[in-house]
Amino acid sequence: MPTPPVADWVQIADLYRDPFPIYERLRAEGGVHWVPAVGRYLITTYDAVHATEVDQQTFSADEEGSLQIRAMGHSMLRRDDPEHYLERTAWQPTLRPGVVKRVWRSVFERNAARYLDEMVAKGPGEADLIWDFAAPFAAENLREMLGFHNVHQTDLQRWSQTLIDATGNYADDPEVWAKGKRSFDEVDAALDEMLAWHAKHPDHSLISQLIRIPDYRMPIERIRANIKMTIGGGLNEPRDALGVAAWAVLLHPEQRRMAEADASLWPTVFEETIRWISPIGLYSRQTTREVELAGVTLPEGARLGICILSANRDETVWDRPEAFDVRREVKPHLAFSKGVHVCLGNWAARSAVADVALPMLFDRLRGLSLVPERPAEVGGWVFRGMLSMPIGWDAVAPAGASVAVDAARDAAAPALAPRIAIVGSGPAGCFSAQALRRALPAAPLDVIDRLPVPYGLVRHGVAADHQGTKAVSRQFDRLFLHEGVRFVGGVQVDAAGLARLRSSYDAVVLATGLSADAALAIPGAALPGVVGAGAVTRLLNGHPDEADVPSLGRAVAIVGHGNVAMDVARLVARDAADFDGTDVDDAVHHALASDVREVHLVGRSAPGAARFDPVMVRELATLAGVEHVVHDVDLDAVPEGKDARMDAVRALAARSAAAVGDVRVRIHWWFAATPVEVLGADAVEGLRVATPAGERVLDASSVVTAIGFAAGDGCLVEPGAHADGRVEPGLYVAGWLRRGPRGTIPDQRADAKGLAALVLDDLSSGAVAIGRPGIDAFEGATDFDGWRRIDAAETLAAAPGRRRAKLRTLDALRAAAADASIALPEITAVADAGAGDGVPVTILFGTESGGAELIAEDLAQHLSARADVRVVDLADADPDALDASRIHLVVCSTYGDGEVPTAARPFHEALVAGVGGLDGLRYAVFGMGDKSYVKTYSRGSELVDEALAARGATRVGEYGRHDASGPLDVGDVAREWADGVLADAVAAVS
Ligand SMILES: Cc1cc2nc3c(=O)[nH]c(=O)nc-3n(C[C@H](O)[C@H](O)[C@H](O)COP(=O)(O)O)c2cc1C
Repeated sequence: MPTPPVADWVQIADLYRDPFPIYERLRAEGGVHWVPAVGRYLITTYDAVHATEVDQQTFSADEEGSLQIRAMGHSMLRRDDPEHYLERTAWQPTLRPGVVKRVWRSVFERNAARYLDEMVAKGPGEADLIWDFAAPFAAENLREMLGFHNVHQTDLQRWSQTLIDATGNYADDPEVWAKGKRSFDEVDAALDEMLAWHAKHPDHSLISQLIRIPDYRMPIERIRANIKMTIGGGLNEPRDALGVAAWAVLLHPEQRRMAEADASLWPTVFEETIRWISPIGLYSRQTTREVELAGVTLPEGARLGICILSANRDETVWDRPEAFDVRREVKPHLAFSKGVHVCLGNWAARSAVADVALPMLFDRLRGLSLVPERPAEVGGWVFRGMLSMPIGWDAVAPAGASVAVDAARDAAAPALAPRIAIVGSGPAGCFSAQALRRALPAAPLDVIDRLPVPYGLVRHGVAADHQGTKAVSRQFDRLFLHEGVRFVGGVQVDAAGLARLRSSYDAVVLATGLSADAALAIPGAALPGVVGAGAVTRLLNGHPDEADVPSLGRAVAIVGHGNVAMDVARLVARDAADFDGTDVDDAVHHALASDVREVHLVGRSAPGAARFDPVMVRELATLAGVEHVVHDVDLDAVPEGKDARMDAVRALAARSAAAVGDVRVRIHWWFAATPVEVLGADAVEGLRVATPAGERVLDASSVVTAIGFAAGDGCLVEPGAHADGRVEPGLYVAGWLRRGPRGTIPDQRADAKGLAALVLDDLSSGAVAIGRPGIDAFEGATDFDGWRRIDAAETLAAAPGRRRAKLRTLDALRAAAADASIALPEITAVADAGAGDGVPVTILFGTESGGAELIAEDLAQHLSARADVRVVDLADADPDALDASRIHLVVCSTYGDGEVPTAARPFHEALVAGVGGLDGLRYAVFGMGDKSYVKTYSRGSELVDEALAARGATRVGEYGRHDASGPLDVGDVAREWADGVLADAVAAVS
């Protein structure tokens, strides 16, 4: 491997002024350079930076001769585990998300109101947003969180700046050292005084917390160093994030209007801000051995500058990375770092800036603007932020209304009552209706579907044996039953229909999805016997379009390794007797799959890169009578626990003959295999595939293609052509039509918020006029009561052990919808059915930094009206004392390299050590993780799941997951998951 190239053209002054063009060139030239002006190797690409963050053994934080150690003492930021971990856990309790929410948020609100008033007193044109608001606000918050009751926020500002200056004193300026030393001594003196005070007057602050830790007394010099590090790093991050966010929003009026109209977008503004200009731009690491990184060799002991500002603008990760755009697809940025040093203050910064300061600022200062004659200045590369930001405003709204931005928005919104038609009642259509209802409470909304039944893929796409996922429809029921949204069923909208809707409604949202199976482009793909996975799931779900039921014959080859392929394999291989609690169409299942003995699952990627969710694979591994054969994979290539997908594949192969029982169906797994030709004269006789071991012919009587979805006949717009959701003012797209065939049901909820903001934006800017009449009566349409009759008829007709018997033809659906003799179920019963009434629930949480605990508490509150709920930390739980009369909801994060959180390890170990004893115990799992840990995403929760299952407990409902680096609110996802699980559990026993 070559040594890194030298970038002698890079100068510090240029980096300070504008590092981005320099970083762009460095990334283009490979991403690892020796930069003489800095005396370090600069690491600039996303992948290389990420690789350093997750490997502390090689890329040590404990840098020799570190200036930071000289300036502040040896803090946890310059230590590796286990020492780092010990100190980190001492800091953690004060900064946990639950504590931020319960304790600090009100402090942030008080401080924001105070410094906003002080800034306002300076007057428009005189005030500087950074120095009159952001800096004192951040400093006062930090002072209170630390518990420095003996100093002023200006002391914190001075200490922070001088300690940071000393940390970056590469020029060895004696004056900088002297100022730093003065602050060093001042902090120590103030700290000594406060340590004594807090011993007698404990409160929620960090200093109080440090004195209270039961089993660990941190040596005083470590407390001192870490407090200084917290002062150095904890102030400028929120200050600069707030300043840059305000600047970015003022420079982008359209995005500003969106956030002002919908306060729930401020967190997105915050995340995009710190991706766009990361406040902490660079930190150091040192290699502990010679190592290859991004195609070059770094020597042992190499000093590295990890360029976060650069990684977050990597063009291989983000489109137009230089643009500030809150509507962009969310990808995991590195502004808070990843790995063991992930910013402890991230919850506090998010809350202070995104939940409190930004909404308050824009809500109270009406007409907030930059001052053209005194332009704002931005600078820095180690830390980057606003150097100054003079502002003006037109008027000041009274304090008190300030935090209630939703109320302010709602107060403005009733004036706007556009008529809106949403075409498509699947998840994208219904979530859009939900978001529009919230943003525009007075707007009449019509949701139109070509079928007399609502909910699209929830009814006809989600697998029949995954009823928990289908439970999301219950929240959609509420829209139609209680929130005045009209369901217009049985109306097909073609191009002429769309023109009519456009002239009758002020805004039209197309959410019709992608209904066709993407075609396999190989010879023979048109032979009878080649069917799409979408068609198979529609068939098994009783879709009226699918009249002919083919038999898949004795051997079926499924092309694709995504979750849809896993669904098809499971549905086909599952024994007919094993569908209790589902609404599968038994006759169709029999005709389709009863002859199947061999299934070939053919995917192009290796196991570690396959698209399936490992939990789906593990579910396949539990099917009775199904044997798995994994071909041509070296199962020992990756050690256990390092790659969740590989572990899942290994579990398939390791299944014992006793666990399988009498083999009814054999599933063959083919990885790194590309289909070449479907063989056969008049019908499918085989599938020729290219594998690393050469070409093979798989015996197949049918082929199911599960390689994605495409636009069906009559699609009204080109899918994916309108990425921001707007075709033109007044015409919008949502769901797969907007984003292409990617994203799950919860993703649609996040999209819908953006869509509602876009519509609101067009209405308030006048781009869309209000006043069209809508359409009162659609010819031949059915309504929501019609669906309720269909629902009642289907439920009544259900065979024993089945939830419903779906009506399969349009005529039958229409007849049931119009059948006045069918009594409508009680409205409340429909709205809240299956809410889990009466089933006692224990929520077990396993957490490292408090997120899972917060969600456990949120869930307890959410469920408290319907069930007796207890919340238990896995750290305090005994697996052998779990009460089988209660459902256990396990909410668990992942830590380390795909491990269970530290405090939950004894529980996990005790589970693994025991044998049996948990039969009859029902549990569900919600895994909290971060998808940027590609190989071990949410693995901690899976380990607990596997250990519970191995002891005989039964998992119920869907496997829930939340990706911390994704766009979805964890509370929303968790509540939806819990509702689904409980609905499932109740239905299963009733
Ligand atoms: C040091 C560290 C390691 C992590 N490792 C993983 C991992 O291997 N897989 C994963 O999905 N998430 C990983 N995460 C992300 C966390 O699981 C995620 O942020 C979660 O929301 C934290 O929840 P908690 O606050 O309850 O611990 C890691 C986080 C940290 C700080």
